[in-house]
Amino acid sequence: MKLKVGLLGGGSWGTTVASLTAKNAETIIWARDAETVEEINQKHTNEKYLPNAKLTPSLVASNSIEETVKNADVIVLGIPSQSMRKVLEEAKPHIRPWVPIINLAKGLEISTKKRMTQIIEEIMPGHPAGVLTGPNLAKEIHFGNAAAAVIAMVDKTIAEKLQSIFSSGLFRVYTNSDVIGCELGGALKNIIAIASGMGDGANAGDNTRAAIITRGLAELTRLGVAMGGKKATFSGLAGMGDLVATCSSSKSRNHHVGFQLGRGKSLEQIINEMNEVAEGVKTAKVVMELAKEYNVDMPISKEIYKVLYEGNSVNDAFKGLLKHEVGSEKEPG
Ligand SMILES: NC(=O)C1=CN([C@@H]2O[C@H](COP(=O)(O)OP(=O)(O)OC[C@H]3O[C@@H](n4cnc5c(N)ncnc54)[C@H](OP(=O)(O)O)[C@@H]3O)[C@@H](O)[C@H]2O)C=CC1
Ligand SMILES: O=C(CO)COP(=O)(O)O
Repeated sequence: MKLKVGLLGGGSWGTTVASLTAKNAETIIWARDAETVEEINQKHTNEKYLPNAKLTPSLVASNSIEETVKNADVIVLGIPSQSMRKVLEEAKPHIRPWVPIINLAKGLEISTKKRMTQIIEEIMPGHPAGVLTGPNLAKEIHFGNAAAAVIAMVDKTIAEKLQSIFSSGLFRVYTNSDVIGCELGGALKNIIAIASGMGDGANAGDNTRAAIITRGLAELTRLGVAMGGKKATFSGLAGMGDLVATCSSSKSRNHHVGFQLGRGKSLEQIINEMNEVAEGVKTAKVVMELAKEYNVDMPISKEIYKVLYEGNSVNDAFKGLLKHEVGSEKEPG
């Protein structure tokens, strides 16, 4: 018997993942926008978020959270991080007991500093919670480019069952039991992607980008390990893999935010001109608090925070980084 997937969130990644799972399982996607629902059902497209992409024809869209989740064997959450709690609370009364709940979002909740699977565990205790993450730019996956991802869950048996729901010939899904590390890798790399985009926008050059990626990996690993993630996870798809993809791609929204900052636009203007989420902008706030709480040095994230929220210029950020004490590559700093 085919498993049933209920996916909440009709943006670029939610729609992409729903289109993938629809190949392997009966899938219903919930979008709050009635026109998007109509378009997915009638034309098998979602032009607002995935221009020119054809979705799997068997994918069904719904305007009703209840209809989407009530018969689902697995729930997938493709809602931006700051709205995840609200949507999950709305879905809660309709979700069947003990079904696994998988997060797709790459961010941390500002008010609580929690990861998304922590929010799932808080609202839906007893439900196995996991995350699907990795270097997965939605707009590439849709056009048939090969990619690899990780499904991270504490329970390996459940992760292995779900692996086949998300996988296709061109989308290879590995399992990992380090939920904390995988989830933090995805959230923390977005700030580094803003930094990399900023360098690209300011024509800082390829060497600068490589330094940002490498030292960015060092600082996100420091915080990730302090918070309970496994060091090796940050060298894998959920860490280095995702960092390289987003830091070097103009398809990344976080890179785009940084790029436009590097070109001299204000954050307000950039956000007003975007119709998609760039999670790193909000995650930067949380990460500054976490860095302090865990006493971890995060020089790149700190400079990005100052550009986003304290009125520093892009030049200030680069000067700040150049002034940062140079230690041994193996040690903090
Ligand atoms: N795009 C990508 O390549 C990837 C994205 N991710 C992560 O996936 C998560 C979702 O991103 P993505 O799909 O790209 O985002 P998009 O910006 O493309 O779309 C956001 C979606 O969320 C909906 N939404 C926003 N706020 C609410 C709310 N309060 N209640 C219900 N629905 C809401 C929007 O609905 P509406 O249209 O009505 O505003 C839209 O459908 C993010 O955390 C992102 O980091 C992870 C991997 C890859
Ligand atoms: O996480 C992503 C790719 O893995 C998507 O990155 P952006 O949110 O920056 O587009």
